[in-house]
Amino acid sequence: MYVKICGLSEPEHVATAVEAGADAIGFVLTRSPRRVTPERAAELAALVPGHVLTVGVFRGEDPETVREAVLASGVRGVQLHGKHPHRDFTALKDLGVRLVRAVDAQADLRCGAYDEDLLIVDAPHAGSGQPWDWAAVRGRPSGHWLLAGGLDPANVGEAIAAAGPWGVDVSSGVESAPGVKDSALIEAFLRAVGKIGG
Ligand SMILES: O=C(O)c1ccccc1N[C@@H]1O[C@H](COP(=O)(O)O)[C@@H](O)[C@H]1O
Repeated sequence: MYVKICGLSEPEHVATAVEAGADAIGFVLTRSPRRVTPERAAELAALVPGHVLTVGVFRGEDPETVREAVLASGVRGVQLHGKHPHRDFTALKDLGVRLVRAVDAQADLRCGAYDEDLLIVDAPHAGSGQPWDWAAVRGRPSGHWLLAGGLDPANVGEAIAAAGPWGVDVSSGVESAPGVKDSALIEAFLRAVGKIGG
């Protein structure tokens, strides 16, 4: 199970996620309680070993704005959330980063349909922490796709059983308050998906 922990802003939580086995770490570079500057993302990304993918999260920005933030932060992946057209992905191809398309269940759920490397199927309101009908997408997405939206250490097992994803993505469910990550919850989430024993 591939696991992305999103919305990190403190070195302590980056270290916890890496040590506990996260495959990808997200830095929110768009409007959000979790927003960090590209410069802060660069400081945090420098703490992440090469086998863990660093991802910048965007929603609605034009490709030039995304490009500048990627170059300033050094993230190795770009997550475009919401209704970005295919041409936005095409415009970023030459950056050589992993492209991640994050959409709700109403969208085209074929991974690669927009030339992306990874698909995230999320709740209608991204980053809200609200669970949704995960079972509704069972069997629909194809390829490498992550389930997101309202996951937490207590429900992620049920969510995986319901939707059958290739991986999972979490933000609110590993926080003690909006935008405040909690190391114990990050570890609990990674334990719940089998990344750490015990
Ligand atoms: O986390 C945010 O604040 C955010 C803002 C804008 C776009 C995407 C955002 N997060 C993404 O939302 C899901 C996780 O949601 P949840 O909080 O676990 O319910 C994940 O894909 C994040 O990358």
